[in-house]
Amino acid sequence: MELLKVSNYDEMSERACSFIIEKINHTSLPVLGLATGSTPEGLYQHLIRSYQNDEASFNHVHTFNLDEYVGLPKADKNSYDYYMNEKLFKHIGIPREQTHLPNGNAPDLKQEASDYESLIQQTGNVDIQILGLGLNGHIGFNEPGTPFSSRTHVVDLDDSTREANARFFSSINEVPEQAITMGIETIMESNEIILLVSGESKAAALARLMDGEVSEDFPASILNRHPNVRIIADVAACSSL
Ligand SMILES: O=P(O)(O)OC[C@H]1O[C@](O)(CO)[C@@H](O)[C@@H]1O
Repeated sequence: MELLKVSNYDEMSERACSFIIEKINHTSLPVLGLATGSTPEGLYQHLIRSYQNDEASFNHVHTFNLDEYVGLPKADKNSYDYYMNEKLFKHIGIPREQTHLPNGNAPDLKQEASDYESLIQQTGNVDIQILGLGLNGHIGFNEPGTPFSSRTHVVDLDDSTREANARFFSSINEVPEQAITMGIETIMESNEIILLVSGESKAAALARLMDGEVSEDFPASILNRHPNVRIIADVAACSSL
């Protein structure tokens, strides 16, 4: 893993944007793995700016999001479908049929998870997977204890994750109890991973990741075994290293 220490959130976002633009400008059919949450919002703003400045086109790009809540209508402002459309897709001219998220409203969720996994496999490897880091070490919605061999699946969200995400909802009771997420093995098959980490609240999680011990109790620790991981972290997130 390569750690790129930057001064602040904006620099983290800008650096990540440059890596992505470089990739999509030099790949004929690039596949991006995308994340939600607060962390990648700045990256998406930079990507939009690059598109507006004619530095990048997204016509030929395919995307797969890591996860989606179960049971939120797509039009709900907390669904990840809504998030991606509002914060990125509708601003960059990407054909919407080339963007993919798991359907958290599918009648058969297990089947949906398996179909999503198959679609990723058919499209080919994800070229760059963007990840955020959960306070408990989750990546995607793979909570502590998830087998490293997992593929896209339905998960019961940890109370700590529901609490962390309650800030986006009117109360914790509104936060869904389940989600569909790419599995850890699915994520590990990406050619390249960029993990974004910002703020002091993530310092302990980043320190645990960097200490090198690989354990299913801390899902992100598996990244120590991936051959091509770049961590872009700001000074505050690096404060416990
Ligand atoms: O970026 P945040 O909001 O701190 O969240 C960390 C991670 O947790 C999630 O919100 C849940 O998967 C991810 O989308 C994100 O990468």
